[in-house]
Amino acid sequence: MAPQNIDNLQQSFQNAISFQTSDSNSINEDQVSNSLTDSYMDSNIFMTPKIINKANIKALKPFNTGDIKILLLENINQTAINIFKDQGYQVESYKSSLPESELIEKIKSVHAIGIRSKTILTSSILKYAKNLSVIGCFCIGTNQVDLDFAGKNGIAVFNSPFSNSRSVAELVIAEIISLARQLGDRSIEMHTGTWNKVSNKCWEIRGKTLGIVGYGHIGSQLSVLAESMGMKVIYYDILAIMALGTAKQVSSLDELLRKADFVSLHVPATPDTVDMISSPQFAAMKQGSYLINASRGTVVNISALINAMKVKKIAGAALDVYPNEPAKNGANLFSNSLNSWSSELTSLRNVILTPHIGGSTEEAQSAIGIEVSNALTKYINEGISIGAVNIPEVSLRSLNLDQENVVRVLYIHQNVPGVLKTVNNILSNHNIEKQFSDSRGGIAYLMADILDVDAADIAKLHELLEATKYKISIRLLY
Ligand SMILES: NC(=O)c1ccc[n+]([C@@H]2O[C@H](COP(=O)([O-])OP(=O)(O)OC[C@H]3O[C@@H](n4cnc5c(N)ncnc54)[C@H](O)[C@@H]3O)[C@@H](O)[C@H]2O)c1
Ligand SMILES: O=C(O)[C@H](O)COP(=O)(O)O
Repeated sequence: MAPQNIDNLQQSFQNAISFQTSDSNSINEDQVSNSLTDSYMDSNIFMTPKIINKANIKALKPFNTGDIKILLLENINQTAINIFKDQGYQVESYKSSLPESELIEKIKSVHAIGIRSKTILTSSILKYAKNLSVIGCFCIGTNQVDLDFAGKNGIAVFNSPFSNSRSVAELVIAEIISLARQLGDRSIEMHTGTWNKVSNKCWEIRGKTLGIVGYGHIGSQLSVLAESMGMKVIYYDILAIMALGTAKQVSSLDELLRKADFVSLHVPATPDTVDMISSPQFAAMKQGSYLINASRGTVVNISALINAMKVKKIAGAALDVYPNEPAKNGANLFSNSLNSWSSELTSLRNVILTPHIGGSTEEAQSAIGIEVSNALTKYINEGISIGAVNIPEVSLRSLNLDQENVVRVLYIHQNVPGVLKTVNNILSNHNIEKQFSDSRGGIAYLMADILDVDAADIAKLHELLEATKYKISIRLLY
């Protein structure tokens, strides 16, 4: 059969059917304004018209990707924008995060959102995200998202677990040397016209002990780099982790603090790591040692750091992260509404302050852009959730478009007994070509490709699945 001409195809797409399937059980719609006008916006069933010509089918997406709206905040890299645009998605992108009211307005209509560490997606914002299928954290940290609420509402969350690890480790190496040589102070003095050539309390790092708290992706990279410059490395982690090089794991934070000349923090933001380094820990540290925090601002108690530096227990500190960080460039970290301790901190000698730039290199941002946008695209187009941090990781080989009347069912549900039986009863009128199901805590995810489904069956299938008791969200791709 000759290929169908492009005009016909476009006309076919315009005729695509969309269903209203918003999840009224899980999102409080009373609090959501009803301003959406585009019927596609309420659709979580993606349909293409039936296209008979298989030569064309192969070149097509499983639904009209032009309907997908993606909001990108915080200057997400162009690599991601290009990948999304190549898919035909509608992309709206901003250099900074958005004020809460604006974010709420925008999040109501989008199917996917991309953020970095500044955009806080709490349940009180996500409850407005009626059409949201997926969140991409274009960074390592996911603590800025209410992962539990997102999962319970069928919103998958992805991140980039290691694409900026090397950049952070390199920054920390620079900071270790800068603190040891008081480079920040010397540079400030020169900028203000003062020549101050000193060697007093300036050190080589060779032979000094680096204590790494959190020996994950970043901590272990740092370990290798530090050893290559002649440092001894010890580390503390809640897990038993294989040492790289000649590094040694110690059994307690206290032991690490007592032994290290430089302490560098690389733990995630969790309830356990809040104020992990405070007055008792500074008391345990070696006289004249140094602290570096490029993890999360909640990990160090800044008032305690200020006190420890004032009494000269700590000889210097480098901070890249803060308890409250401004939402955009140009804002003042030191406004009282953000951080009350600022003037005291800035008046201290040998303190390096950077604006959360650990992962901010061209290499890291471009790699993160590619990695996370590809994960989101696979999830949107095929339902594949490999790499998701809050829902089960489920995958099937690509939808077999050589098969006629094939539909991929993406069914996220509460993880309670009997659901699979109910769903498979519904699917059992068709030939289930392949199926995969997994659970993660209270959430389960079933993916099935079923054959011999004609157009009328699809609407019925959707209606039956929609009526199941423990459903969280459904998407049908074909
Ligand atoms: N400054 C930046 O720009 C920047 C960039 C990337 C990552 N980060 C932050 O750095 C941190 C570490 O990132 P990562 O990729 O190495 O994470 P990771 O998950 O690979 O490693 C974290 C390690 O910390 C350990 N850990 C967790 N809780 C602990 C505790 N209470 N005590 C001791 N160890 C504990 C874990 O077992 C793990 O080995 C994260 O907070 C991340 O958000 C900051
Ligand atoms: O979690 C991360 O990867 C870092 O904190 C970097 O965050 P950013 O992308 O907002 O710079």
